[in-house]
Amino acid sequence: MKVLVTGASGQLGMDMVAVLQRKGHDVMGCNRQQLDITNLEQCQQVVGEFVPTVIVHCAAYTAVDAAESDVDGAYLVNATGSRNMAVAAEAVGAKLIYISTDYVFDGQGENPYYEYDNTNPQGVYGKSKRAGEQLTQTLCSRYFIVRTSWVYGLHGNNFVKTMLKLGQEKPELKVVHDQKGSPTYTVDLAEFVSELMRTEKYGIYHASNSGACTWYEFTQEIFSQAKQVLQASITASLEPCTTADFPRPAPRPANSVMEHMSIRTNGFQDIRDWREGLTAFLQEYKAAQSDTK
Ligand SMILES: NC(=O)C1=CN([C@@H]2O[C@H](COP(=O)(O)OP(=O)(O)OC[C@H]3O[C@@H](n4cnc5c(N)ncnc54)[C@H](O)[C@@H]3O)[C@@H](O)[C@H]2O)C=CC1
Repeated sequence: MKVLVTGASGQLGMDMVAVLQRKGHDVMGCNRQQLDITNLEQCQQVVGEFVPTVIVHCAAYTAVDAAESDVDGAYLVNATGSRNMAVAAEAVGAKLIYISTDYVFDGQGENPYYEYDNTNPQGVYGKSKRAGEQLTQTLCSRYFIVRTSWVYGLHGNNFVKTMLKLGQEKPELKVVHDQKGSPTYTVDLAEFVSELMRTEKYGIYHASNSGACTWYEFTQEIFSQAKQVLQASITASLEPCTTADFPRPAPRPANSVMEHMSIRTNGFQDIRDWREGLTAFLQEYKAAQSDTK
């Protein structure tokens, strides 16, 4: 298949391109210089020339805290930019996979969120991503909305890499224990997207690694696996703390666990448990470290 990936130099975009290429697809990965999604004419031109069967739209304004004081900037990329991709996709009849977020929910509920539950984003980032979802749904007939959460991979900065570093440097670490969600390994998400895009099973999907934990529990597991897989010398002792201990400009959902109902009801294999995803990531991380030595 001919697949165009936006945001191809981002954390998810890089692994999306790699996984799709490995599966034999003809992939055009576009970074911001090659395709600025806020420029409608450029979107139409690039998509019109390549004529992809599928567009995997990973580009986004992802600076959650900065978005609170840069409302226009966040909406320009996440809403208007996504509108542009939807218009360009529709013009060539391409399927559009819009990568979205758990931040479309307020996180106040006790239970995991279903795909068709009411959204209620609290911060600018979540609101702008929800606007991107709505524009995608309105303007593109062949759409998949894929909401994911707590993403990490080999490329770029993320929670796992930060904890690996701090765990080996600090004597003690406080980590939030009152926010729960599902960590997601980029490669596992890309594998799922590669299955989804072959089908015409359009709609909204929640796609993270299976299972859930708090950030504190996630860190416990990172440290435990890092000792085994990386033979890392973890010096930090861990202490649970609350969200209130680390005030941030943007609100975080306390519960961002999502049901994978669409995955189940459409006959897809569920994405493996988050602990198994973490092991696979650490093995990839270890291999990448020994390559650079
Ligand atoms: N990182 C996370 O924990 C989560 C991410 N997501 C979503 O996953 C997707 C991928 O996120 P990441 O790879 O983690 O983020 P990232 O910040 O690493 O990558 C986003 C990419 O978009 C590009 N971009 C920004 N403005 C652009 C523009 N005007 N034109 C073209 N490209 C532009 C950036 O250059 C960057 O390479 C995003 O849609 C994000 O909202 C959803 C839930 C959690």
